[in-house]
Amino acid sequence: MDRYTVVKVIGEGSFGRALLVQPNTEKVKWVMKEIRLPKAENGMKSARAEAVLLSRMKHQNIVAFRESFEANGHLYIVMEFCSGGDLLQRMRQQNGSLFPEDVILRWFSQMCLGTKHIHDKRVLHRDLKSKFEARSWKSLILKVCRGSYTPLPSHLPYELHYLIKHMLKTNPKDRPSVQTILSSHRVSKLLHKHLIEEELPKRETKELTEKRVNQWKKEEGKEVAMFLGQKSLLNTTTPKDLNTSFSNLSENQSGNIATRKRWAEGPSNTVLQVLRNADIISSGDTPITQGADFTKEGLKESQKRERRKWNKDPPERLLKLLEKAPLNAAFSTYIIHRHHQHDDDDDDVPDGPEEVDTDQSRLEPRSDDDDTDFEEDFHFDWQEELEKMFLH
Ligand SMILES: Nc1ncnc2c1ncn2[C@@H]1O[C@H](COP(=O)(O)OP(=O)(O)OP(=O)(O)O)[C@@H](O)[C@H]1O
Repeated sequence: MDRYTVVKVIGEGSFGRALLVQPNTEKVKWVMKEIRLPKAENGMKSARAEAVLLSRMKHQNIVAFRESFEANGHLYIVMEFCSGGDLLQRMRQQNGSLFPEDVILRWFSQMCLGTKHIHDKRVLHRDLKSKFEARSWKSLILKVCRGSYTPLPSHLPYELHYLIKHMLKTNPKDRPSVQTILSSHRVSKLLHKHLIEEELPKRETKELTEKRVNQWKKEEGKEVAMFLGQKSLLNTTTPKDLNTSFSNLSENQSGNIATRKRWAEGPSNTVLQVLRNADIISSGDTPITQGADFTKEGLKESQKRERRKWNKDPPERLLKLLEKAPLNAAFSTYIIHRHHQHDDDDDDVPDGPEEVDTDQSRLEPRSDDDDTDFEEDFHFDWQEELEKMFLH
């Protein structure tokens, strides 16, 4: 509380006051709702719930939350200051003259979008109103229960009359949802223009953000360039080298190259370090393991190793297998045991492949390379294993 200076009291609600405040370190003004914390546990819970719920809502048509805290038996919720006042204040300022239809539709669209955001988060507001009037509590309750209201001015479009009639139905089942109002209710075509105007700045901001994300930030670029320059570029080119190596280039081109750095011949130590510490996420034909040989010779040697290929077995054998195998066998994952090398253990291990699980991700489209996820460290006749299962 000490962090804020109270400028003035701007309103009073059923649960406490609304104060206009200014943080000691800022010029911007905020509203601080001061709610007396009831002694009963239940009342305390629902007061705190308001703060928690508001903190979860982030939408251009909902008052923004800043923070909440408790002090001296009160709950304080600090939120955005709506300098234009609330709807009731705006209605009073009209002194009985009507708002233009366009303004009504714009504000109503904003309210619907805010409400939709709340509903999307599975929250019911249950108190949307201006101060929706009666001489006493009793007559207010009767009005609400009967769904009686002063009819709309007749010049307003039929769709608005129709909307209000349905929104004030006493049985909630007969009322349109906010989603229906926005998308398929008779009134939605009147709201269309305002909805687009409301959504447009959001879309533009999103597009701008995406554009920015796809671009290098200047500072980031500099940092990366410096890192690479220090760690793995050697300044080895001399004008003498260039005369011989780039004699075909025009004067301009070779001039540029003379000032350029060249990659060192071997991979830089830093890159090797990163590779050594990196997780292996896919196994290729040359598995990278801790302590692998990253010297030039080691890398050359591993390149020489031949990539594993499919056996060139006669296709008839495969076709026969496919004809007999049940279709659902294609969608299962198998571990194929190498029993034939441990014939003595045959009693303990069941014959044939062991089904592990149906793997749904295998039904997703992916490249053929991803499908060959056999263990690489031993060779076995997998067709024979499958034949044992489906043909015998
Ligand atoms: N964020 C805000 N910006 C500007 N004025 C506000 C803000 N919050 C509240 N007010 C003003 O303070 C008054 C009291 O607000 P409060 O939220 O305590 O009660 P309420 O919701 O209007 O009424 P009730 O609690 O009875 O439902 C409001 O009617 C409004 O005039």
